[in-house]
Amino acid sequence: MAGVAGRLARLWCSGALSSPLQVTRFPALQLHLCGPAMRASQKDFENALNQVKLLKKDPGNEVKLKLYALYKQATEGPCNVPKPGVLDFINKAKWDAWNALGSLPKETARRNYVDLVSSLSASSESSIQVTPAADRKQPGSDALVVTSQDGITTITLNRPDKKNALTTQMYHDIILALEAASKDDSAITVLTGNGDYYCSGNDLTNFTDIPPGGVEEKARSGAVLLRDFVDCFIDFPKPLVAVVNGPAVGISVTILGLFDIVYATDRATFHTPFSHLGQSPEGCSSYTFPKIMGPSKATEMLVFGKKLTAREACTQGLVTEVFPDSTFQKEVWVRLKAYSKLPPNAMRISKQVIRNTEKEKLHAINAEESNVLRERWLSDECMNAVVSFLSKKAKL
Ligand SMILES: CCCCCC/C=C/C(=O)SCCNC(=O)CCNC(=O)[C@H](O)C(C)(C)COP(=O)(O)OP(=O)(O)OC[C@H]1O[C@@H](n2cnc3c(N)ncnc32)[C@H](O)[C@@H]1OP(=O)(O)O
Repeated sequence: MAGVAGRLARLWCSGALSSPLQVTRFPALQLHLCGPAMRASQKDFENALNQVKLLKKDPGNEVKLKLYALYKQATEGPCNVPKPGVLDFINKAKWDAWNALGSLPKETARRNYVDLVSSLSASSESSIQVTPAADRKQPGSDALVVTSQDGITTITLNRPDKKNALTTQMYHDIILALEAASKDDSAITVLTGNGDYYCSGNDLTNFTDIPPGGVEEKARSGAVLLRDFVDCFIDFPKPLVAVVNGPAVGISVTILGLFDIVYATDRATFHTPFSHLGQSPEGCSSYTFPKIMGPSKATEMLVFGKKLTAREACTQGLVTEVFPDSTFQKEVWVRLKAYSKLPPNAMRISKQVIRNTEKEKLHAINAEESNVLRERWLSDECMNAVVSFLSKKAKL
C-alpha cells in the first residue's frame, strides 16, 4: 500500500490529478477525490494532523514534502507566496512541492492529506500488534475490557455474573472505547461478551439511581445517553463485528442492525421484549429490523417480543453466520484475523460508501426513538415491569 500511496502522492504533487481532464480519465479516483461521501471532515483532518506526529517510522523527505504541500493547500489554498531564492534549498523545495499542487481545491487537498496519513499509519505497523489495556484510556471499571491484537480491537462486556447487563457507566465506557477504536491502528473492531451470555441488555437497576431532579430528569438524561450511545454505532467508521457468544437481550440485539457483520454461536438467542417491559424499540431497530427481515417478522420481535434462535436470526438476515458452540471462538477468530489483514483504508472507505447513504436518516430515527423511550420510561407500564424484575417477581 505504501508504494501505491507513494505513486498517488507523486501524482498529486505533480498536479497531474488537479485538472478535471485528468480526473475524468480515472473514474475510480474521481469518486475518491470528488465524491461527496468521501469528503474529509475537519475532524478527520485534525485527527490526521495528530496521527502524523505518532508515525512510528520517519516517512522520508519526499513524503514529508508531500504532506507539507497538501497541508498548505488544504489550509491556505494555492501557493501565492514569492519563490525563495535558489540557495534557500529547504524553503525552495517546500515552495516547489506546494506550488506543484496548482489549483487543487482545498477540500481535495484535505482529503488527500487524510488518506496519505492513513496509508502511512497502516504501512508503519507490523502485522501483529498488541496494545496493552494500560496504553489506552481505561474504562471506568473492569466491566469493560478493551484489547488490541492482530489488527483487531476487541471490546468485551465483562460482567458475566450479571449476564453482561449494561450499567450507565458501561454505556459511557463503550462510547469512549468506540471513539478510541475509530482512531487506533486496528482494521476491525469487535464487540463480544465474557461468560455464557452476550448481553442481557440494559441493567434494570439503572432505573433505581434517581437524581435530585427526579424521574423526569432521570428519563431525560437516559434518553441523551441512549442517543449518544447509538450515534457512535451509526458513525463508527471501520468494520464493526458482533461476536455473539450467547443469548442477547434488548439493546444488545437492536444495535446489531448497525453492525457490519454478526457472528453467533448456535447457543445464542435474540430477544427484544420491549412490550413486556412497557418500553419501545431503540438502536434504530424500528428502521433496520423491518429493512433486514421485513415488517411482519420485525413486528413479531419488536412488538410481540418473539425470541429467535440463532438459526432463525440468520435466516432472517440479522445474523451473518451461525457456528457450532464447540468451535465458535476458534472459527470466528481465524476468520476475523484473515479479514483484518485486508487493506484497512479500502475497508473503511467501502463501509462509509455503504453507510453514508443513510447516515442522516439513522440519526433522525435514533433521535425519535430516544424521545419516545424517554416518555415510555415514565409510564406505569414500564415502572411496574422494572419493579417486578427488581423484586424478583419477573424474569424474561
Ligand atoms: C442509557 C439507557 C439506555 C437504555 C436503552 C433501553 C434498553 C432496553 C433493554 O435493553 S430492554 C432489556 C432489559 N433486560 C432485561 O429485561 C433482562 C432481565 N434479566 C432477565 O430476565 C434474566 O436475568 C435473564 C433471562 C437475562 C437471565 O436469566 P437467568 O439465566 O435465570 O439468570 P439470572 O436471572 O439469575 O441472572 C443472573 C444475575 O444477573 C442479573 N441480571 C441479569 N440481567 C439483568 C439486567 N438486565 N438488569 C439487571 N440485572 C440483571 C440477575 O438479576 C441476577 O442477579 P443476582 O445474581 O440475582 O443478583
